[in-house]
Amino acid sequence: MTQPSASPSSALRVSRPASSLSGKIAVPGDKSISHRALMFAALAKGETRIVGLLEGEDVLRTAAAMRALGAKISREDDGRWHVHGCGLGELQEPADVLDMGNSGTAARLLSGLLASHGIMSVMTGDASLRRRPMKRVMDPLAGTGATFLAREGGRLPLAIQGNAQPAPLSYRLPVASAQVKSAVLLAGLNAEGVTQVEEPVPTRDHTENMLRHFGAHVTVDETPDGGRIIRLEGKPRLVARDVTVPGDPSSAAFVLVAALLVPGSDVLISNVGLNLLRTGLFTTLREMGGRLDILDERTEGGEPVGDLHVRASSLQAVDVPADRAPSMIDEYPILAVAAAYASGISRLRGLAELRVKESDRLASTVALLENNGVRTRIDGDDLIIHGTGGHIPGGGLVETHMDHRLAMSASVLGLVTEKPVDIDDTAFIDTSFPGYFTLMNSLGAGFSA
Ligand SMILES: O=C(O)C1=C[C@@H](OP(=O)(O)O)[C@@H](O)[C@H](O)C1
Ligand SMILES: C=C(OP(=O)(O)O)C(=O)O
Repeated sequence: MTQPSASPSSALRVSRPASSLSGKIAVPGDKSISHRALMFAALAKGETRIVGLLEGEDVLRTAAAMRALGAKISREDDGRWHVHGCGLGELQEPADVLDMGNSGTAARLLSGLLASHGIMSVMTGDASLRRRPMKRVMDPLAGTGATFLAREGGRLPLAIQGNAQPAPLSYRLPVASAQVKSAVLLAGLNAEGVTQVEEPVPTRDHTENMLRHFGAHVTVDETPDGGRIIRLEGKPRLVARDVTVPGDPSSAAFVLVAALLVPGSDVLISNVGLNLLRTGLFTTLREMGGRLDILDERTEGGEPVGDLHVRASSLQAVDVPADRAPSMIDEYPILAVAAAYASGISRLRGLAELRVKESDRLASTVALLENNGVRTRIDGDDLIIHGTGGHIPGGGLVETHMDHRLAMSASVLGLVTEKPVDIDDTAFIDTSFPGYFTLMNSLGAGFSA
């Protein structure tokens, strides 16, 4: 497996396309669901077949890690993945360091499994992941009886001595994070008794849904203040189950915003996941006046999916409430591009979590816009963007800091600026959206590598 890295060949200059974007495409599989499918299949007894798995670098890291822990994982020529699980409590000690590349989800979720098995492991990642906080999972997971040794500030590399008889955890999330919630629930799988997580604001619930699909008993209760309490009965009999992965709404977001902004565009994105805890961007773009219709809404593999019909629209500024952030946490850089193109001043509220993503996304999104002539301001945890009414000067260089979402956002920005936009490194797009440029070019984007 090759790790994406900055190289002159991954730099890109983007200019306005010759024509509008049009056509029908499908985006790759959902990243969150793909990680979980591999992990849960590796814990189940029997053979799981996965259709539509995201074959991006992040998910390939999870596949490699689960193999190193004893699961048998193969890819068939038809694109299906087969996983022979080792069974809950049966993960084997890995012979070498587990390298999770660029993926926070892989590192955080895997920590829960490693802490709750009687094995010693060491996990690392690339320079971006080694900067990201792991204390947020180490703190609750210490309650299992596992021990952790990390670098200063709780950064990778991280050594974990897991506990073969982990204690069940009861934890209230201090930040809205599906990764922390999932790490605690995954540790609870191998613990006797009930593991409980309380989240003040609901976050994506793919772990809860898929654990049920594999046979675990999970309950979810709403709290009076709009939060949720999730309870998992430990030591379930996890049985292999086939999984169908829907298209990733977080990847669809880039195609969607490009089609809204490039004049005259008309695009259909088929088979996109519509889990309500992931669709905050769709709500927001509609509030801005975006012409976005959902067609043929259906349920596939236990998740709601549908086709998105998008037409170029005249967008107005928006005020996005902080409690919407978990349902669109990865979509702020691309929303910021839409807000820069729109008319009026937008305020995106409650973005503290953006500071601990692949890059400091609050700072890198501000730089993306400012370097291309858009006025912005950070007020506490809010981002304020002065929309240009369709006249973004451009002409700037975007530094992507090993962040795939920044690179894709910059590429969409370049489609609508007056002068071309230079992007220092697009290689990390492969972590979540392999084939991005080819797919966008099939709609008429005219990206030249
Ligand atoms: O659970 C998941 O699959 C994810 C949760 C989110 O992270 P946080 O839990 O840190 O908010 C999101 O940013 C990430 O891309 C995927
Ligand atoms: C934050 C992201 O992913 P992760 O935390 O898994 O690195 C993302 O994909 O935008």
